[in-house]
Amino acid sequence: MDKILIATKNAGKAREFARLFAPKQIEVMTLLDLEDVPPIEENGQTFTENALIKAQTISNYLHIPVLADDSGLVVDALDGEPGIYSARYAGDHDDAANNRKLLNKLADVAPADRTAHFHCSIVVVQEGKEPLIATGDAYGQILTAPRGKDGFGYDPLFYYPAKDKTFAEMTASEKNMVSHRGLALQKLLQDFDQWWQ
Ligand SMILES: O=c1nc[nH]c2c1ncn2[C@H]1C[C@H](O)[C@@H](COP(=O)(O)OP(=O)(O)OP(=O)(O)O)O1
Ligand SMILES: [Mg+2]
Repeated sequence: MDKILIATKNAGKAREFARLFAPKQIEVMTLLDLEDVPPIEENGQTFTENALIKAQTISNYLHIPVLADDSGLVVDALDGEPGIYSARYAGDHDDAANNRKLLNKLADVAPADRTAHFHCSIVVVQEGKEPLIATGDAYGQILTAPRGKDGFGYDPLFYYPAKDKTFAEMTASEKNMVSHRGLALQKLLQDFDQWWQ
């Protein structure tokens, strides 16, 4: 196999997956490369349910194997918000508005209580097969102001203590080594070859 379709419209995820699959000589295509894409309703109750909805919607339409990622930021002081609603927390896919809302909600929360983690559920589906599912989590803290220019989404607010950097201050490969997405994909790939046969 030399190509995989990823059921995402998120250019940040697409870049990360392209880099993650490059060593395996697998080319990544996404919904950004397709003309007609059926609507995807992310109405699941969990990250994994939503990833399955995305992958199955596209796999049923194109009849090819499809990978999907559903991910988000889980903030302890906010009882797990924004969680599965991370992309539509303030404005629909408006990263700046989502980040502002997060900072406002945490305005009175002390640094020690600003713990959070990113979660990622990745699934691969193919008609006639049980889906392959893997998850990853990255633990850190929410800063009081953004730092760094790289990455996407909540990256500038997510401080990763072990590297003393926000995700937006890391290079793409540094982030992939420790991120929820990188970890989930590493796990998925351990079982992938056997599943694929
Ligand atoms: O590494 C990350 N660094 C920063 N932010 C992140 C990350 N990973 C997920 N996030 C945030 C972005 C978005 O607000 C939400 C994902 O929502 P999610 O529905 O999975 O993705 P999406 O709608 O952007 O694209 P799509 O559904 O087409 O894959 O969590
Ligand atoms: Mg989405």
